[in-house]
Amino acid sequence: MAFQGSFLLSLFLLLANILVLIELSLAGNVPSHEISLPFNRTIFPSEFIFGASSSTYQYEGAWNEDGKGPSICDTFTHTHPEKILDHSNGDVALDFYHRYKDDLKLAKFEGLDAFRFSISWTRILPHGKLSKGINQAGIDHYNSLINEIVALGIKPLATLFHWDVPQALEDDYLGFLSPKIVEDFLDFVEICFKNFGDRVKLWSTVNEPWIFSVNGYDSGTLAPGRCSVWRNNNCSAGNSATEPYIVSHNILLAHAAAAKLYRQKYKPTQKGEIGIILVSHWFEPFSNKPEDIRASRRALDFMLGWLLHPLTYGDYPITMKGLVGKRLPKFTPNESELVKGSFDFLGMNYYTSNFAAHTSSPLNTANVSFTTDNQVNQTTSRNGQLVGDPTGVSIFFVAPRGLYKLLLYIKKHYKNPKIYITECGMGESNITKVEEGVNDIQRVDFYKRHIKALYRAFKEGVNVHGFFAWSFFDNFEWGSGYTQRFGINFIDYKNNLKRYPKRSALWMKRFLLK
Ligand SMILES: N=C(CCCS[C@@H]1CC(=O)N(Cc2ccccc2)C1=O)N[C@@H]1O[C@H](CO[C@@H]2OC[C@@H](O)[C@H](O)[C@H]2O)[C@@H](O)[C@H](O)[C@H]1O
Repeated sequence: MAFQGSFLLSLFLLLANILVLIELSLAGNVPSHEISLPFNRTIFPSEFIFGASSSTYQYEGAWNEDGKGPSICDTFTHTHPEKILDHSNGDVALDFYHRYKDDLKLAKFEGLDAFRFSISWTRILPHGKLSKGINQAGIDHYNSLINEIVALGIKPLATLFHWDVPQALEDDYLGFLSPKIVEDFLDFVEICFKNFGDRVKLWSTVNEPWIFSVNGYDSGTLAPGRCSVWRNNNCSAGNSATEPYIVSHNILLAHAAAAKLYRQKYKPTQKGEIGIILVSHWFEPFSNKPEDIRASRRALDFMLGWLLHPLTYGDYPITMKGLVGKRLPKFTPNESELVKGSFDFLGMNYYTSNFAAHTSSPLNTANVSFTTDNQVNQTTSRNGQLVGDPTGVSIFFVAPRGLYKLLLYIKKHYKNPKIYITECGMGESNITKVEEGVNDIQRVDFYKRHIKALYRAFKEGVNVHGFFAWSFFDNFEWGSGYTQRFGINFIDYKNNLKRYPKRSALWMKRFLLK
């Protein structure tokens, strides 16, 4: 019986391993000989870090507590509730400002190596400017947060700007529309380097300039909500044809100045790394027609290259210069040198892929905007075939192969920079019941498939060093408010913001066992 038992057990284990091997090779498009069994973190180098990401406005709440000044996110949600699907805001959000100690214990329980958060500019400088005074309570808060993270043996990754411009600077000189912001941003980041740099060794200056510039200044769907009148998006002012380019240009200058300050004055003693976080879809040509193949490359130039080309080569992509013309700001020789190479690592956020087909710019030259400049029609289906499995967020489809191809593309065209995947995740919509929300089977599949795709890129020489889920918790999802859930942990908005691990968090915990 014992023999028979052990024989059956061995047979079962053999079959189980074969099944896992088949699943791995099919789901992640990874040749089976490349994946060692079992599929867990040990297939990556031991220094590879796995984490989860958050941001101040989407998590903290306490929007006006302890001396914090208003940001444009506060103003935008208070004055334009109609631009948020459920008319909500981040006044309370997840109350992370008060609950972070217990929340970080959950992160530790779930085995995270690192935790990404952002620092509120107006908690530190309520009026945006150093000359208007430092709020010590803000410094105290982030010292306490960072101490909790480090005490738990978790690495902090701090983002300095996740779209929350001080309202006072928006009032004074229209925020990132003015180069004046570079000096004020420098004052803010230096306070952070000085006070937190002994424990924070991973700094990202800006989260997703693309989203902030396009949604804030072309469509007007994100703070500060500027756009052209013809956009009919209830914008009080703006120019969708010029302002996105001015804002991204000033963001690059502010980022580069901050990187230079850190590298010259703080890095020698603090030994940390500074980077910037970009987002991009992967774009597949809609057809094999040369014009669509060129369109897929243009789409990447307008979403990734807009930022990464100056960061790598000191100037905008040639395709953008040709199509945008005089509306695209120019780098002076000094600015070009300042921006080129101004990062120790690149944070890459990946959510989905699109198909790209050529389309000519609108003949009506009055309705020119960033979005039409690239002459690309982006779709999520081609001849009836979806770009990936649908999710609860209508514009996002599960497309792990796109992550793999995007990383190979960056390796080939942008000098194989050191990369952390700083956001990757999927959302569901309109889930309110806890028992439904925690049973996130598709998110488990999403993370398995994307981590396998990441592994394949890593095995092919992509210089990737970490992976952060978006997001640790369900949170305030900008224009979608609290109707979309991206967390690996559930928030019960109807019961005192109670936290519940989802299946995906428990899968992550198992995957991260060393
Ligand atoms: N999603 C992105 C960029 C994806 C660009 S794809 C597409 C383009 C676009 O304008 N939007 C809407 C949007 C608007 C604002 C923020 C993010 C996304 C897209 O989702 N960024 C990260 O995504 C996370 C998830 O964003 C959600 O994506 C789906 C949207 O429906 C939802 O409003 C947004 O919060 C954010 O919470 C993080 O703060 C942000 O760093």
